[in-house]
Amino acid sequence: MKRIVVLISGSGSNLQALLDCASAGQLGGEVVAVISNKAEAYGLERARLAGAATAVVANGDYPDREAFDAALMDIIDGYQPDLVALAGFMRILTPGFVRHYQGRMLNIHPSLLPKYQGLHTHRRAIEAGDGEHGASVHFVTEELDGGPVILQARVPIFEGDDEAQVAARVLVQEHAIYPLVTRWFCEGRLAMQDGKAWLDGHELPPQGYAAQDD
Ligand SMILES: Nc1nc2c(c(=O)[nH]1)N[C@@H](CN(C=O)c1ccc(C(=O)N[C@@H](CCC(=O)O)C(=O)O)cc1)CN2
Ligand SMILES: NCC(=O)N[C@@H]1O[C@H](COP(=O)([O-])[O-])[C@@H](O)[C@H]1O
Repeated sequence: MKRIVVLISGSGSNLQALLDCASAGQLGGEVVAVISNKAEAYGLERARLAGAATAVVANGDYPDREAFDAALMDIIDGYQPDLVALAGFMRILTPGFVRHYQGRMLNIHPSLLPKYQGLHTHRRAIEAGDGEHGASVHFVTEELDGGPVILQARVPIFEGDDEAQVAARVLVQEHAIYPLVTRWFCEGRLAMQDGKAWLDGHELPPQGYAAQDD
């Protein structure tokens, strides 16, 4: 059974999707620990209810990014993870941290990468007048939200949508694609090599696979 450590900063609904998939025996791994940089993150309660270990490593307790990342790495490695899953984790990670976990660290990002790397993706898509938006699961690299994309899911943006409506529509898709990609990794089907994502020995296209509607 693969060991998964999940990093969060907030509500943890993507964490919950992973936990639910694991408890149904469908993830191919177990969430052994959930670590947050925010003590008030509700995702920590979700973890406790699911029986996972929890820890808080608050970035405000450290003088700089490197010290925070070193402390975070130390806690993570104590759980001996096969996979580190960022799930609404809101800190930019240093090159040293990323190199340590490269190839075994995933992120769920609320946009159709490479569009809208960074924050406030839904607002930016609405303001740009985009007709569609979505979510991407990618390997984490030093380049912020620039790692090879594995799987994307698309949603429409309707006239008059506000940020909350778009975010909710995207979140539904996030909860579907993140457990799927995590399972692919736990099953040994997914790898990162030469800066590309590979599934079942095949190089994925730049924007990964497109999730199909039900
Ligand atoms: N080196 C990398 N670090 C992180 C990546 C990555 O691909 N490479 N993915 C992000 C996740 N993320 C979007 O998906 C993201 C998280 C945080 C930020 C950001 O600007 N954070 C600010 C603080 C913001 C806040 O506290 O609200 C910061 O760290 O100064 C952008 C994108 C995770 N890290
Ligand atoms: N750049 C990172 C980022 O914006 N991540 C986004 O934060 C939300 C976390 O929700 P959750 O805590 O309920 O999973 C999710 O929409 C996730 O894609």
